[in-house]
Amino acid sequence: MNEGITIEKLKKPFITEAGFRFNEPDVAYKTWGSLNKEKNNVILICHALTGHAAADEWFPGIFGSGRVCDPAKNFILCINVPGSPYGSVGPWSENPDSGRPYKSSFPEITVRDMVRFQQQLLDQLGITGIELVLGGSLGGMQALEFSIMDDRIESAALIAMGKSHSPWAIGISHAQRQAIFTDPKWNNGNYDKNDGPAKGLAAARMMAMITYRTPSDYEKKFSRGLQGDSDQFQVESYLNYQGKKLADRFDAHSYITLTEAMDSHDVSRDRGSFQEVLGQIQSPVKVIGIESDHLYPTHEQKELAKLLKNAEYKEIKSSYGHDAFLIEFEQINDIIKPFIKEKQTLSY
Ligand SMILES: N[C@@H](CCO)C(=O)O
Repeated sequence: MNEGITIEKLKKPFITEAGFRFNEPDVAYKTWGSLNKEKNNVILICHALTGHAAADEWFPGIFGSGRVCDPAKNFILCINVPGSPYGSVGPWSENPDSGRPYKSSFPEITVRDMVRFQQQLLDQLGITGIELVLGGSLGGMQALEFSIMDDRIESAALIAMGKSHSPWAIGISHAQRQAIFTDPKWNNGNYDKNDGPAKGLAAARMMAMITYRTPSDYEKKFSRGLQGDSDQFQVESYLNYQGKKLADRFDAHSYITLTEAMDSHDVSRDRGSFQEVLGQIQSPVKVIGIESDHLYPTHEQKELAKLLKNAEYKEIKSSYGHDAFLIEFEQINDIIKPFIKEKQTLSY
């Protein structure tokens, strides 16, 4: 995962919406291709909850010749969000005031903070234009906020999310956070980095994995089959495996910070009505739903596309559910690629 990742400091202080100040925080990012002279051939990929800057690892099918992200044509960039455990400033970064990790004192981060953090790096790199910003789930929320907050954005592809985080999605996040808090090793956030609430984090991931998939996907994969010679259902073994896998690579503080950031998502907050806010976006947008998504059902993307002035709704046909944005690459390319061409025809 660390291969090709750059970690540098933001040269200006990063101040969150709530007023917390980070002086020169670390920012981790990865790039592919070359920046043109005008510094405007940029495709910006925004990552989801447990993602990281190495987008070629979790979005592999959209990279390459003839695909959305062709490094021979574009300068492609993915920036790790603050609060994540993957290189940008996060709960385990050193608090310069105490010389110790922030842990529970790491501040609230909103989706808008994630955008402003990335804007500071884009400014530092001298980026003048962003041909396309795209992302799924939390990545889509950032891409939508980018379309509102950054006039460098020329087009956007928003996958599997909506205009705000629904009570359904907030409820699911809340239940997951409770699983972490209930693990005695959470200890009010005072745990050692290598001895955290792994069981709580794994349980949170298991709940999440159910919302990322569908009954028919599980039926097809596992049926009521038992795991080997054991009396455990295959689906139980699968969820145990997925839970442990996340607990081994992620962190409970980050999980809480980033799920709360997702809950903050509401483009109308302190701005006016959804109609007013979304009606102001001039750039063309593809809003992409997944027909089997139970977490962010397609009515959310259809509604978003209607509220935007210059948007088209497209649907990924898949039985995988929400995680189809990490699986159905051919359809994602088919939907977004012609859009890039249309846009290029318009701009050049
Ligand atoms: N599966 C994705 C979250 C889906 O929104 C992740 O682990 O980041």
